[in-house]
Amino acid sequence: MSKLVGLVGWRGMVGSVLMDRMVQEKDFDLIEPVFFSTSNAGGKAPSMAKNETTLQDAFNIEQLKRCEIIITAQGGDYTSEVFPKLRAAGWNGHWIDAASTLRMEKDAVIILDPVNMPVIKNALAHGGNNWVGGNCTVSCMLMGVGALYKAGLVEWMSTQTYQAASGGGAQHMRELLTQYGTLNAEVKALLDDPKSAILEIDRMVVAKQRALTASETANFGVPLGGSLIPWIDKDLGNGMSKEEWKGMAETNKILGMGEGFNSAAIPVDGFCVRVGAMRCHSQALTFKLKKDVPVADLEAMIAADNQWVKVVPNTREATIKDLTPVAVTGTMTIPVGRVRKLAMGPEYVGAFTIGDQLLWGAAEPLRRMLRILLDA
Ligand SMILES: NC(=O)C1=CN([C@@H]2O[C@H](COP(=O)(O)OP(=O)(O)OC[C@H]3O[C@@H](n4cnc5c(N)ncnc54)[C@H](OP(=O)(O)O)[C@@H]3O)[C@@H](O)[C@H]2O)C=CC1
Ligand SMILES: N[C@@H](CC(=O)OP(=O)(O)O)C(=O)O
Repeated sequence: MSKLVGLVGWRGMVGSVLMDRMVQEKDFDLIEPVFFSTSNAGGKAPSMAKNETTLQDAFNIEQLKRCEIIITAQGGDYTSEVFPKLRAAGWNGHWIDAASTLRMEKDAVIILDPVNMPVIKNALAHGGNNWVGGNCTVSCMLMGVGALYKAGLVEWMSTQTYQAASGGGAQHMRELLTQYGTLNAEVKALLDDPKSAILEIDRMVVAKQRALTASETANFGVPLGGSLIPWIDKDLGNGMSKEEWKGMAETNKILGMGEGFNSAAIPVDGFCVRVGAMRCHSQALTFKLKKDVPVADLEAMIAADNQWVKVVPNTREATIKDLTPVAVTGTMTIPVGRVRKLAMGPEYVGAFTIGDQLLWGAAEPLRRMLRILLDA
C-alpha cells in the first residue's frame, strides 16, 4: 500500500513549484497524499488528491500523526509551532521541511542528495527522520561546484552573491516589478523622445527612487528596482548578515563536516547582495585551492559531478547567452562559467554560477528526499 504523505504549504510559492515538480516526476503515483491547510480546513484538496479529497487542519496533531512522511513548505513559524508538538505526541515519521528553523539542529540533515547522499544515507541508517532543505544560495552553489569540495581541493572560498527578489517571497517579487513600472512611468515621455537628455532621465529616476513611499518599499524597506541592497536576512551584530553566516555553516554541515565552525571546517565567507532579478540567485566565487589544478581539469570535474551542472565556456558569447538569470529561470540547469585562474596566483580560481532558487534552492531537494525515503 502507498505511504500516507502529508503536504503542508503546497499552495504557497515554494509549495506550488514543489507540486509542479512532483507532478512532472510522477511522485503522486507512488504515494497517498493528504493535503493540509492552515486557513481552509474542510475545503477541497487539489486535483492530485486520490482518496483523501478534503483539506485537513494543518494544526491538528492527530491528523498529522496519521502520515508516515510530512513535507512542509509552510514556513518557519509553522514548523516552530507544530513540529515540537508532533514529536512530543510520539510521532516518529519523517519530517521534510523547506524552512530554516531546524536546519542546524544536531538531529537534522540538510538535504541535497546529489552533493551529500552519503550523509543522508548515514543518517537514515541511524534512524534519522528530520530532513531540512538548505539555504537556496548554498544549495545552488554546491550543485554547481560541489565537485571541488568532494575532491578535497578547496582551502577556502569567498562568495559574492546577486540574489533575486523571490528569496524574500512572493510579495517581494511584486514590489520589485511595481517599482520598475513606477520608474518607467516617471520618465516614459522622455524615453519616447530619442532627443531627450539621458542625464535628465537619470536625475528624474533617482529623484523618484528617493521619493518612493513606505507602501512602495514595504517589503524591502528601500528601493530595489534600479538599485541593490547589500544585506540579506538578520543582522548578527558582528558585522555579518545571517545569510552570509549560512554560507560557511551550511556548506560544511551539508558536506558532513559538523556544524560548520569547527577546526576542520572549510572557511566560506563573502557578501550577500539582493539585486533586481526575479527568481535566480547568482554568485561570483573565489577559490583558494590546495594545489594548482589546470582550468580544463577543474571544468571537467565540475561537468562530471551531476547531470544538472553545465560548464559554460569562458567566452563572452557563451557567457551572455547561458550564464544569466533569464537563461536559467524555470530550469533545473546549474550553469558554472567564468572559470579562470586569478591574478593572485595559480591556486586562486574564479567562477560564476547561477541557480533557480525555487527549484534547486527550495523545492527540488524536498521531493528528492521523498523519493529516497520511498526507495529505502
Ligand atoms: N521564498 C523562498 O525563496 C524560500 C522559502 N523557503 C521556505 O518556504 C516557506 C514558504 O515560502 P513561500 O512559498 O515563499 O511562502 P508563501 O507566502 O507563498 O506561502 C506560505 C503559505 O501562505 C498561505 N497563503 C496565504 N495566502 C496565500 C495566497 N494568496 N497564495 C498562496 N498561499 C497563500 C498558504 O498556506 P495555507 O494554504 O495553509 O493558507 C501558503 O502555504 C518560507 O517561509 C521559508 O521557510 C525556503 C527556501 C526559499
Ligand atoms: N534568505 C534567502 C531565502 C530563504 O528562504 O533562505 P532560508 O531558507 O535560508 O531562510 C533569500 O532571501 O534569498
